[in-house]
Formats: sequence, structure tokens, C-alpha cells
Amino acid sequence: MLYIYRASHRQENRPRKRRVRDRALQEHGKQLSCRGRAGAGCLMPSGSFWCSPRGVEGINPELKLCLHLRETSSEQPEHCGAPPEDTPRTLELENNLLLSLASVWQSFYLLRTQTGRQAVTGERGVIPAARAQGRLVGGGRESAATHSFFDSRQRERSLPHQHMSTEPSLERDLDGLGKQATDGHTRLTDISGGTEGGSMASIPEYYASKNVLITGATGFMGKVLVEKLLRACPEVKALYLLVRPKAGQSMEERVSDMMTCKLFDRVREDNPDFHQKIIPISSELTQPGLAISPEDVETLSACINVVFHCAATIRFDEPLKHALQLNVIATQQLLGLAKQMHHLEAFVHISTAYANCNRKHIDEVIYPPPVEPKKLIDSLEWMDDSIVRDITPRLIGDRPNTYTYTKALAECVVQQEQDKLNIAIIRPSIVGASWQEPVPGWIDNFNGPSGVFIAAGKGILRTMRANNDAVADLIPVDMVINLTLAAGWYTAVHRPKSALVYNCTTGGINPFHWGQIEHHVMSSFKRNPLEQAFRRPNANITSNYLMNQYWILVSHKFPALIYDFVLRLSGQKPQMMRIFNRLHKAIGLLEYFSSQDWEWNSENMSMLMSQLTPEDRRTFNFDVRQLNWPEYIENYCIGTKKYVLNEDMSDIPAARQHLRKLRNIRYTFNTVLVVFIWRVFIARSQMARNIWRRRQPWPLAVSRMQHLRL
Ligand SMILES: CCCCCCCCCCCCCCCCCC(=O)SCCNC(=O)CCNC(=O)[C@H](O)C(C)(C)COP(=O)(O)OP(=O)(O)OC[C@H]1O[C@@H](n2cnc3c(N)ncnc32)[C@H](O)[C@@H]1OP(=O)(O)O
Ligand SMILES: NC(=O)C1=CN([C@@H]2O[C@H](COP(=O)(O)OP(=O)(O)OC[C@H]3O[C@@H](n4cnc5c(N)ncnc54)[C@H](OP(=O)(O)O)[C@@H]3O)[C@@H](O)[C@H]2O)C=CC1
Repeated sequence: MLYIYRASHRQENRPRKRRVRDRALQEHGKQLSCRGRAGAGCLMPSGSFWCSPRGVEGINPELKLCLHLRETSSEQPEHCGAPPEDTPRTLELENNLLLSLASVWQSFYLLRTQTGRQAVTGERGVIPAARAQGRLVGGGRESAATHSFFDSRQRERSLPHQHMSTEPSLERDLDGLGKQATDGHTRLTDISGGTEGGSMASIPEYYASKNVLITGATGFMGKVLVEKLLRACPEVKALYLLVRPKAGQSMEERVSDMMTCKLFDRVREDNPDFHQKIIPISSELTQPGLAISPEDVETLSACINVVFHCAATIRFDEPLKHALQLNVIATQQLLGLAKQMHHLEAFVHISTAYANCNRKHIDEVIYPPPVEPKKLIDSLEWMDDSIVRDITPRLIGDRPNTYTYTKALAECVVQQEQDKLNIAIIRPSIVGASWQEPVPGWIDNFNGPSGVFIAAGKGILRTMRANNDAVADLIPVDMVINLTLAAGWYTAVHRPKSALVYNCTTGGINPFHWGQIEHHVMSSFKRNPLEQAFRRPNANITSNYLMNQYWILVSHKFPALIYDFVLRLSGQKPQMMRIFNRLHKAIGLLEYFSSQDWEWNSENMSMLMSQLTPEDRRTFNFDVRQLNWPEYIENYCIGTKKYVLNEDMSDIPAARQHLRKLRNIRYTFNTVLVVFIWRVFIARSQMARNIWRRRQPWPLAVSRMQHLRL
């Protein structure tokens, strides 16, 4: 039975359409997904077919349709509405076309399950079928990402990867179905990166016996990536980590320190010898040739299969020259090294969802850079640091800092190599503590909101400029890493011709707002207080500049002055004002992100999810719909206590006691203040007494009542 439903193409209906698809996906589990020149579509194993209006545009440009094709008619999706009354003849033709497509798909699916072939064949059916029937025309709105995805099927890649030469071209797809069924085994083995057994490799299967290069492995996300790879893909051959010596520690010491961190407890339990798979390579990314020795370059060129580039400077106030050096030039150099790698299958670049924060709606495309990176690099090379500092605001234009500016340039640099390498670009929004893995709430730094939460939990931060109703696009680090690993797998196995961008965000799918965050953070820190809080946690956010300035004066600067005064009296060094000045600098840099909303398209994230086997979807879960925000925020706050501040959970009763003490101090202070004001301004001044009497008639009323009672 075929249902065709009319759905408006307008933006506001998108969530509804998304729900149609999501529900269909939930109901049917595994699905095959296809992308056309004009959009996306999914065929479920049961034979049901979902196609976005954009996808349909290619088939029938006049009709904006959401199609839902089901085997049984018993359960009509309530969100689709009734079939259009004015079903035109073209629609019947569509019905026939789609029914035949569906039957092709279904037999295709059966074929696939028999031969163990999955997305390789599944991705190539609907559009060629439509084209074969002369129905698929070029029209329709195309996103570059969609285009690039489709292009990957159209163009043969000229990489030195053996298996690419045998990848069937799109044009041959439909006609070649039978052929694929007979010789599909051979092709599948090729495409799945040499996996035995004729079935498409799952993610752990793909990473088995692969050599992976990771930059930024000592950083927040890099560590989680290393941990997850070792734990979820235990057969991975080796992880080569580009690490620099730092703070008097050699790179070997740094890596062995890292591996003793709590984050690796679960891996250690599973495989106490996991460190044998880790090979540190000395590298300073800001140096020419990344300061990698020629021997190491040779080793890496010979063996690396996948590169994850996480290293970056994420400081918002980084001088432009340094940010450019690390975020752009080092990326360029790494790409140069990647091109020398004989067996490279995927290059995954970690960008940020805010690389294009000068736009309100951000698609999964690489936007034209603010300036040609090469020109900027050449010009800054000869410029004095002070000149660069002076022209930085003009250069970064409508971006808030050098970080987002250089990350946008880096994307452009990466894109320039898309013809030579299989590239994925991951754009996470605000990466927060882990959701589930390896432990809920794992976090190890003060970046982004973590520092703000801690400052609020310690009772230092009382006010911040943020929009209560703006979406707080937080995403847990484990979800970002799961998506990153899945994208690496997908890029290597499917080899899209041009770089695929994944906006890794939550706001469009499972929104949560800064006002809600404030509420949950505060109540969480009241339940599980931090040790030695300065004041009881009570932070408020406001979008009003003047109000914020007022509260900064009253709740930050005034208490800091008193505290420093007390410290001075007791012979100690004043420190509170200094802490507040640093805090104000930090939150001043963050306010840009907490005061406004962005809208990210995350179709590629959904597409990627639809490509995973149920098992992989569980192991590499990045389904942000499953996030329960209050629970996540609670774990996040506990995580800051346990892993950032290294506080013991058993001390919570003492911390609560401390908060009670602070509350009593506050009550006492307030009472003393009232009495003081009374004494100074009211009791001593006749005018104040007169005003007091006029404003407060109740004492007279009370005395009159007492008089009457007597
Ligand atoms: C309660 C309810 C509240 C609800 C509202 C919450 C709103 C939150 C809004 C968050 C928005 C986040 C947006 C991020 C968007 C971009 C995401 C990315 O792509 S990229 C990822 C995002 N990238 C970033 O987030 C980078 C932001 N950070 C920076 O740019 C710089 O660290 C700096 C300019 C803030 C300070 O520079 P500088 O003065 O040279 O100082 P140092 O660096 O040397 O550190 C000094 C001390 O301060 C410590 N500390 C550090 N950060 C914070 C903090 N945020 N806070 C507090 N403390 C912080 C630090 O640990 C150190 O302590 P200690 O070791 O001395 O004891
Ligand atoms: N955290 C977030 O909220 C978000 C992060 N991202 C992106 O994710 C990636 C990782 O971020 P995150 O883990 O938070 O950042 P961290 O600051 O925690 O880690 C940065 C990593 O880069 C390494 N690095 C920095 N400079 C050099 C250098 N000169 N030579 C060698 N290595 C260097 C650091 O090594 P070392 O330990 O030696 O300093 C560290 O391992 C970045 O690309 C960032 O842009 C994107 C969106 C949000």
C-alpha cells in the first residue's frame, strides 16, 4: 500500500517531517539510505520508503511531497495528515513509479541480506532507478553536502587505493544489480576496506588492524577519542599520537601520565596491556614539517590508515598569528603529510559549529572563507606582532574572536585537498562532559561552560549575561567522539568524492535553553555542593546589560572588596578581586555565545546514524534525542566536582554543612546590615523618622489596635 502525503516545503514544517522520518526509522530499525541530487530518502527493510520533499523535487518538481510508503496500511502515521484531495494524474504516475521503485528496493534488500551486502548496494538504488525511468531531473534545491554525497557515487576516484578501482559507478548501478549480486562479494570486500566474510564492516571491524594517527590526543576530546577507540575497537592495530613535550615533561612521560588517568580505567580493566598499542610521536605542530623526524615521517607514510586531527588552540584571545599558525598552517602541513601516506583511507578534521558563527543558519557546507588563507598567511608572515594585533579586529570582521576565524580558514584549507583525500569535517557545538562513557559526567577542563558552572557552584559567579530563551547548544563529548569515529568509518568505506561536513549539534533536535541550564546547575550544586564554596550558589543570568553591570557591582565586586579587606586584616594576600577580574574576562569572552541563537542543519548526522548497524548504533551512540537534559546537567556538575576539582563525593555532607554555615552567616550579615541602617539613617535622623512613619503606618495601627483591646 502506498501513501503519498502532501507536506509543505516551508522551513517551519521541517521538525514535523523530521518526526515522520524519525518515527519511521524507529519503527523499522535498520534502513537503507539514499541521497539524490536534490535530497535524501530512506528505504526501510520492510519496504517502506521515506523521502524528503527535497528528494521528491527531483522526481516531480511541481509537487512538494513527503512520501511514506508502507507494506501494510493498518497504521497510518498521524503526523502525515490526509492524502491530498487533489491527487493529480502525475501523482498516480508517482505511485506507480514509487511502487516499482519500492519493489526494486525490496528485492534489492532481500538480495543484500542474502549476500550480506548492505549500504554499498543499498545506497545506490532509488536515484538511478528514477533516472532510468527518466523521472529524475536536475532541478530542486541542493545543498553542497548533498551534492558532494551524491557526487561520490558519480565520479570515479583516482586515489591509489586498490579497492577504488573496482567500485562500481553510479550509472551502472541499476543495470548492474544482478551483476552485483553475482560478483558483489568481491566488490564488498574491496569497499569495506578488506574485511573478510563478504559483509560490510561494522565500525569495530573496520578499525581492526588499522593504524590511526591522532593529533591533540592529550587534549579533552583527543583523550576521549583514544579511550573509545581502544575500548570499542580493541582490534585496532596501533594509535600514533602526535605529542609535544610540555611543562618540563617529555612526550613519553606525558603519554604515560595520560594513560594513568581515571578516564582509562575501563580500558585498563579490559586490557591491562593497552598501552602497547599507543605509539607517541614527537611533534610540535607550529614548527616547519610539524617537527616530526624523517624516520617518523617514513613510518607514518607507510602505515597510517586514518587520521583524526583534533589539535588546535581553542583560546578565544589567542593572538591571530599564533592561532593561524596552529589552526591553519599546521592543518595544512598535516594534510601535506597525509598526502604522503600510502594507505590513508580517511582524514577526519575536527572543526567547530561556530566556525561560521557570523551566520544565523548554518548548513553542512564549507562556506567561502573570509579571506584566502594563503594570502593571509603570506601577509602576516612579514608583519610585526603589534601591527597584526592592530589589524586583527578588522580582519576577523563579524566573528567574535581569532579562534572561530582561524577555524573557518582551516575548513577551507582542508577543503582544498578534497580531491586527493577522503575527508570528513566534524563541527561540534559546545562540547561538554560525557553523557555516558566511559563514565557519566567526565570532564577535565574549565573551557566553555565548565568554568562557568564551577564558578557558579563555588558561589563566586552570581551574574552573567546570557539569554534565558536562547538555545544552549551543548553536546556531550562522548557523542561527539562516537560521531567522529563513525564518520571516519563512513568516509573510509564510502569515500565521498568531496569533504562531508557533519554539524554535530543538539539544538535543532533536542533543544535546551540557557535559562533551564541555569536552573538545573543551581539546583544540582545545592544538592551536591562543591567544597569550600565562597558563597551559597545562586547565579542568575540576564540579557540586560545594565542589570548585569549592577549585579556585578553588588554581588561580585563589593563582596570581593570586603573579603580582600578581611584577608588584609588577617595578614594574608588579597586575592578575590584578582579572581573576579579573571572571571570577568572569561565570561566576557563567552557572552557572545550565550546571548544568541544559531540554527544548524544536521542532516548528515542523521544520515550517518541511519547507516549504522543496530549494534554500532548502540556502541557509537550519537542520537541526541536520547539526552535527558536534567540528568545530564546533574552528572555534568558532579563531574566537575569529581574530575576537574578532584573533590571526594564522600565529603558532600561536610560541603552541605558548609553551605548551611554560609546561609547562617548571610542571615546574620543581613540582620546586622538592617540594624546598622536603622541606627544610622532612621534612628538618628528626624527627617528619616518622619518619612519612616509616613511610609509605615502599621506601627500606629498596631498601637491603636492594642489600645482598643485594652
Ligand atoms: C550557572 C549558570 C550559567 C548558565 C550560563 C552558562 C553560559 C556558558 C556559556 C558558554 C559558552 C561557550 C561557548 C563556546 C563556543 C565555542 C566552542 C568551541 O568551539 S571551543 C571550546 C571553547 N573554548 C574555550 O572555552 C576557551 C575559553 N578560554 C579562554 O579563551 C582562556 O582560557 C581565557 C581567555 C578565558 C583565560 O585566559 P588567561 O587569562 O590567559 O588564563 P588561562 O587560560 O591560563 O586560565 C587561567 C585560569 O582560568 C581558568 N579558566 C579558563 N577558562 C575558564 C572559564 N571559561 N571559566 C572559568 N575559569 C576559566 C583556568 O583553568 C586557569 O585556572 P588556574 O589553572 O590558573 O587555576
Ligand atoms: N572543547 C570544545 O568545546 C570544542 C572543541 N572543538 C574542537 O575540538 C578540537 C579539540 O578540542 P579540545 O580537545 O577541547 O581542545 P584542548 O585544548 O583540550 O586540546 C588541544 C590539543 O591540541 C594540542 N596542541 C595544541 N597546540 C599544539 C602544538 N603546538 N603542537 C602539538 N599539539 C598541540 C594540545 O596538546 P598539549 O596538551 O601539548 O597542549 C591538545 O592535545 C579542537 O580542534 C577544537 O577546535 C570544537 C568545538 C567545541
